[in-house]
Amino acid sequence: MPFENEVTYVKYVKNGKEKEFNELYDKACEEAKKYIGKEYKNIIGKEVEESNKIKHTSPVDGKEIGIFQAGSQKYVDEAISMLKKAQKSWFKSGYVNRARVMLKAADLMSRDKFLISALLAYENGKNRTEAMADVDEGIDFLRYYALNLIENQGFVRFTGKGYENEESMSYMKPYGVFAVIAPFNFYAITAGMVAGPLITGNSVLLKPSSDIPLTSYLYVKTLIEAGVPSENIAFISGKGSEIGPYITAHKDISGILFTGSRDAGISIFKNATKDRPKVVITEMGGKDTITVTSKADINKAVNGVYRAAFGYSGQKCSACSIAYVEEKVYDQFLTKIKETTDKLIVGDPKKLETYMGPVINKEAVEKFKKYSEVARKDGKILSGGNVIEGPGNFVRPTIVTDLPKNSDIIRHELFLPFLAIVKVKNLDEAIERINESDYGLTGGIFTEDPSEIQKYFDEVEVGTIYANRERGGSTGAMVGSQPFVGWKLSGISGKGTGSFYYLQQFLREQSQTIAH
Ligand SMILES: NC(=O)c1ccc[n+]([C@@H]2O[C@H](COP(=O)([O-])OP(=O)(O)OC[C@H]3O[C@@H](n4cnc5c(N)ncnc54)[C@H](O)[C@@H]3O)[C@@H](O)[C@H]2O)c1
Ligand SMILES: N[C@@H](CCC=O)C(=O)O
Repeated sequence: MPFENEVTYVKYVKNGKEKEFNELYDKACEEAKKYIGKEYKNIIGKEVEESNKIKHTSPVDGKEIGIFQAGSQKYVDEAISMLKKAQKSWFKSGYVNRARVMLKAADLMSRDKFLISALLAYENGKNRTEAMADVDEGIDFLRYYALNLIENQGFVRFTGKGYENEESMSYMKPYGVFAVIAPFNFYAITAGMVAGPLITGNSVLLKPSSDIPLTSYLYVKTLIEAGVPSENIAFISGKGSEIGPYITAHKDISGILFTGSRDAGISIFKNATKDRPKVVITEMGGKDTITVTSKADINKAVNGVYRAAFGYSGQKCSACSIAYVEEKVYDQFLTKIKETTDKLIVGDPKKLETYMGPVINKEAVEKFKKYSEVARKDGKILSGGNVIEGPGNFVRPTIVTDLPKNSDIIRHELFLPFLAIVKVKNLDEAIERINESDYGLTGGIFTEDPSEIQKYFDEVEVGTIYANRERGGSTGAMVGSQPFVGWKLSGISGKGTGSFYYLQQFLREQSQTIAH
């Protein structure tokens, strides 16, 4: 079975069925209401209730989505003990079985994809096409990892005879129990992060982001429905800063897979390894750039930059937050991108016309206000810079120019719909500035000159790079064909999600020899 990306929306459009896509989505938004306003328990073989609760509200209108549990040390201990006990039998059920279960889970997610997309509008404010692409990516991760495991025969190899009377094998085995700590911005990231360690035979404790606990909860239910034994997967919601350190330092957690901000990643790395070494994989933030040279097709570049900067309100680790534009085309680029950005529609992500939904929470709105002030002080606002008053967390997509090199807007990840445009003399200067950054996650270049593309690819210290990608100049990696990986402070592993190297990170090699 060859791997194929789900790409739902594109397939509907290709088959002339865009109207049907929209009808199914609208129907799913109604169905999603059935899930709103309930209390959801933690899952550790059984459903458990904690005395402390978390109220989960929507970024769209501030209304309550549901009540979740604030996980306690007592139930974390119980969960880890259960996961540890059951881990070996899950591994021994065999790689074919584990892959089959994951493929079944992917099919169940595909069955429910309109509902999950609709729930994402309520939970993290994604518009319909972005939400569907997110769910598609989750499905893709499960299928890709299942096929990768099969293709590699569970990562077991005969390694031959060191001496005539010996037979040896390399046997890749799981570490034990992985804690997965996930960010708010992609359902797919939660799905893929759980799937990797799980399919390779580890048990997994998922601590979801407190901003998307509902779709994470439903994902765990789906895995169990597909055949993952309920003793091998636990769902413990709770505030990262409160229950997180207890989980990551736990002696029976053998590996941690984290995706999120740089500060949390670094603190988790230190905390997890303070008493003993552990596998700690921290995928962190980005300060992603797109370079536009004088040889670029400017219309293509404008589309590639605004989509990468403002898609999902700039809340992608891959979002373009700085455009380096060569001086010869700078003014032309500014005029065109301003014209496009001024027209972008911000509003309820469930509405068909909406391009940009809300930012995730009130703190993000406050951060937006703070950086709009910095933008006014340090540079010039070309578009946006204002909050849209209302019950939801809506802000205008914002472009800033004329910023000095040391401005906070240039140096820090904002994770907001904020784009800085910087004039550079030439490609060399752009590359120099890109490589000065602490981060190295994604990047793009627009130029019609192949030698410039080659130079950029050869010289930038960035993990995931694109040239002339109008659909998103630095965003939107496809599972299987574009492994998604960060360098430097963007990520520690140097192995991409959706890559053929990914699964081996959750396995340790055992060298087995029998002498006759
Ligand atoms: N490199 C990548 O592939 C990638 C992908 C997506 C997002 N990100 C990054 O994620 C960030 C946005 O996501 P976020 O706001 O959810 O990130 P975040 O760091 O605030 O939270 C991520 C997760 O860590 C938990 N957490 C926070 N502090 C913790 C601690 N001390 N111990 C244990 N757990 C803790 C949170 O509860 C959450 O589940 C951005 O910086 C973005 O660039 C990176
Ligand atoms: N994989 C996504 C980004 C995930 C980070 O937030 C992309 O390629 O745009």
